[in-house]
Amino acid sequence: MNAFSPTHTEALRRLSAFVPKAGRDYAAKRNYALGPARHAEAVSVLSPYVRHRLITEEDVLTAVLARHSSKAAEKFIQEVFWRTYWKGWLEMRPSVWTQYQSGLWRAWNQIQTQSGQRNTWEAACKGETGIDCFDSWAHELFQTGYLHNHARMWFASIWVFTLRLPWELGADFFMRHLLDGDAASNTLSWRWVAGLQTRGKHYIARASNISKYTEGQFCPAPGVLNTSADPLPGSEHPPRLAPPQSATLDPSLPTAVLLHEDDLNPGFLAKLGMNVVGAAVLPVQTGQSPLYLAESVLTFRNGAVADMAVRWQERFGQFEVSLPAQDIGAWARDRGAHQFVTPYAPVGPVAEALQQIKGIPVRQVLRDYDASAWPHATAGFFKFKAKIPELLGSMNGLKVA
Ligand SMILES: Cc1cc2nc3c(=O)[nH]c(=O)nc-3n(C[C@H](O)[C@H](O)[C@H](O)COP(=O)(O)OP(=O)(O)OC[C@H]3O[C@@H](n4cnc5c(N)ncnc54)[C@H](O)[C@@H]3O)c2cc1C
Repeated sequence: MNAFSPTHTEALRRLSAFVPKAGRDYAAKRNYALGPARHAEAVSVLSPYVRHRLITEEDVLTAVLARHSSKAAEKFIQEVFWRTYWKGWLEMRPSVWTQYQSGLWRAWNQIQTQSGQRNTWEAACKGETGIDCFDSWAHELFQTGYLHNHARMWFASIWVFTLRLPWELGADFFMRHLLDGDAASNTLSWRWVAGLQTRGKHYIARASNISKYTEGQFCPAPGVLNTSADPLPGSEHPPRLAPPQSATLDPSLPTAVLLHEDDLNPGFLAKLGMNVVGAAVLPVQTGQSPLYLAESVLTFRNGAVADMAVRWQERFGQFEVSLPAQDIGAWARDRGAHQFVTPYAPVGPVAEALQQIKGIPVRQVLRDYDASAWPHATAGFFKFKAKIPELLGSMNGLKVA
């Protein structure tokens, strides 16, 4: 696999290379995890770009549906909507994110005092457990910042049920090393593997499944994997809140545009006809873990922010990129701005950082795509999936066959 270059141009290159394979090829091959050199034969490898919206879900769906019917590309379309579903689900139950964060700190404190668990955790994080497949995926993650979906499922399952480590430490390990690390997709997928998301249903990694979908590259010996574990016990889901609304704003007010890593594509803001007096970038967030983000993740995010700031400067003026978050409000007021306008930041570290900006209102604008889809994440994906044709139909410029 080529290294992930953090540019819009690279995102488009990958998208156009993948589009011909997004139909029946994807449906047939998407479960095979054949190692970094072969991922792009079967899956799009677009997630780091979609995660930061160097390209959007709509861009991807539009390109795929220009080439395939919605029936032929059904599997791929559904996977893109998994991302949308997780986002909407967490938006309406934000305490699941805060519970994850407190669980993470609890688990972190626990391994300081329990040396047995600490040793297992260190071995898992270094890829030195002695379980070949697991160790290989840990190394692939360090080296590339990416793992195939099936490898993520097996890895998380082995972490939770064979190594018996707290799931929150595994989710944190992924968040520190994945270029696509995302509060909703990551937290909720780990919960799903552990049996906390679909209550009582967990994902057990089995040697036969690993062997089949790695084409024999790995086949854990009998007894290596714990295949008889019960789902983790957990509490009921919190009550569902109302879905978020886009800010109402007066575009004639002097406005500073604020770009952030959760949505680096401010083209939709340009259509609001704002009176722009300045533009700035929120620094990449680094404080969501007890440990450091991998250097490769920081490099990718900072590179992506820089690339998109240059790309949009013709429209919004030069972006101020070197301000610490606590100085951003004062900077905007000095520019004469009465408000910040920014793409909506979903539940996660950026949303938390936006709340820290003082002295100037921050108006978060929701994309139509998110506003139409998220409210449907009321229950499981099965129910959400039934809305996909309607959601595709409401997307601009799409002809759905
Ligand atoms: C334990 C675990 C942790 C995960 N953590 C993350 C994460 O932090 N960030 C993240 O973006 N995805 C996460 N995923 C989901 C999924 O594994 C990745 O999105 C996918 O592997 C990305 O590869 P791709 O771009 O080649 O996907 P493709 O198969 O080509 O799919 C296209 C796009 O659809 C979306 N997508 C596909 N599968 C899923 C899925 N199961 N859930 C949500 N979105 C999906 C992604 O945006 C992806 O780029 C996780 C899955 C598991 C099991």
